[in-house]
Amino acid sequence: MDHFGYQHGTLMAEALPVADLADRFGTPLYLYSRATLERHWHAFDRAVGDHPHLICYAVKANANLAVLNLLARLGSGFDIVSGGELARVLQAGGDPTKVVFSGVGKSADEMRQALTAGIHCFNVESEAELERLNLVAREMSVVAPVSLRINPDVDANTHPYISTGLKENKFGIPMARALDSYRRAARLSHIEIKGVDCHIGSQLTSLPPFLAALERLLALIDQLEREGIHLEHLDVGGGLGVTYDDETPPHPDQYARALLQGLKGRRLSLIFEPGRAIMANAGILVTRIEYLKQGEERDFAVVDAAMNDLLRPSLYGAWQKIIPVTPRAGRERLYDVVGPVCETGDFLGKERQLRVKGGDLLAVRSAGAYGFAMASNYNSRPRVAEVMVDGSQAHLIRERETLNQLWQGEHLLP
Ligand SMILES: Cc1ncc(COP(=O)(O)O)c(C=O)c1O
Ligand SMILES: N[C@@H](CCCC[NH3+])C(=O)O
Repeated sequence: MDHFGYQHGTLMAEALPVADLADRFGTPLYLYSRATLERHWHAFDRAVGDHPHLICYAVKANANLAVLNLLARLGSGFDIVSGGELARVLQAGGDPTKVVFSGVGKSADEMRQALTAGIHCFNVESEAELERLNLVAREMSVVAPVSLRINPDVDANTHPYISTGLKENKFGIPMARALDSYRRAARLSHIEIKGVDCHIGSQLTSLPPFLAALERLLALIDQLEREGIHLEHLDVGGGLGVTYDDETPPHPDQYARALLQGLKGRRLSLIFEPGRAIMANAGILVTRIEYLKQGEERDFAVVDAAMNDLLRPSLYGAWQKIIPVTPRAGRERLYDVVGPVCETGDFLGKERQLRVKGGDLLAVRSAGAYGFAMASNYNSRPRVAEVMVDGSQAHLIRERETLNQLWQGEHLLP
C-alpha cells in the first residue's frame, strides 16, 4: 500500500493532503510516513523469521531523532559510522548493545565513545584499525567485540560511487588478507572476535551479487573454523535496492530466503544493515514552483528546493519521480526541474513531462533516504523542515533552520 497516493485529485501523505501540509509548514519540506517506515522495518524483520538476527538500521540514510526513536521502539538495532551517529542513537533512546560500528576511519576518540557505550560490535576495516582498537581497549581495560569487514571483490552492478565491494574500493580488508587478519586479531589481548562483515554496495536490484559475496564469506568462515576461530555472526551489510523508477529489486522475503538457504544450516546469527530499503520510499520532498521559464532548447521549472536539499540527482545523476501534488488538466510540456543554486548541476530532474503553472507544488518521491541526510547550507540556504505524518497527525520533527543559525559558531576578528 502506498501512503503517498492521490485521493480526490490531490496527493496525500497518509490521511493528510500534502498541499495542506505545505501551507502549514512551508516549502521545501521533507514529509515522512510513519506507517511506511514501520511497515518496511517489519517486512525486513519478519522476512528473517525465527533465525537469530538483528536488524541494524543504517543511520546515515536518515538520522533524524524521531526516525531513530520510532525504529528503536520497534526493537531495531543501528549501524553507525561516526561518533555523531552514536550520539544520535543514544539521544533517540536506541539500545547501544544493538549497535554495530562501520567505517574506514574510526578515530581513537570514537572508539572510546563506542566502548564506553558498550556497543554490540566494531566492523573493523583494516589491520591498522585493529591495532588501534586493541590499544584503546587495553587503555580502558575492556575487550572490544569485533567483526572484520571483508571486501569480497564482487561487482554489485550499481553506480560506481556507491559500489563498495570491489578490489579498487577503499572499504574492508581484501579477501586475500582475510585469514591473516583474523589470525592477527586472535592474538590481540583486548580484541574478541565475534563475526565477519561485508557490505558490497548500495541500491542493489538483484540477488546474485549478494549471493556471490555470501559464498565467499562462507568459504572464509569454514576455513576459520578449521583453524579454531569460531564466529557467532555474519553481518551481510545493507544495500537492498528500492524502486525509484521501474527497478524491481528483490522483496526482503526473497532476499532473506536466499541468504538463509545459502547458509546451508549453519547457525550463525545474521546482522542486516538496511538503510535505503527502510527509508527511501517512506519520504517525499515537497517543493513549490517559483517560475516557469522558457529556454531556447527546453523549458525550466525553477523550484524552491535545490541540490543542497536533495543531492542525489546532482551527485549520481540519480532519477527520482517528480509528480504534481494536485494534477491539472491540459497539455504536458517537457521541463528540466531545477533549483535556485548557482551550479549548472543543480537539478532535481531532467526532461520531465509535466502539466504545471507557476506556484504549483511538486513532490519528489523516494526522498526519505539520503535526502535530508545529505543536505547542506550551500548558497547559504537554511536546511528545510522535516515532518512525520502519522495517520491524520503531522509532527514537526525538525524545524526549518533560521537565518541566524546559518552563522552560528562563526566569529569576526577583533
Ligand atoms: C557499511 C554500510 N552499511 C549499510 C549501509 C546502508 O546501505 P543501504 O542504504 O544501501 O541499505 C551502507 C551504505 O551503503 C554502508 O556503507
Ligand atoms: N548516498 C548514497 C548511498 C551511499 C550509501 C552509503 N554507504 C545514495 O544516495 O544513494
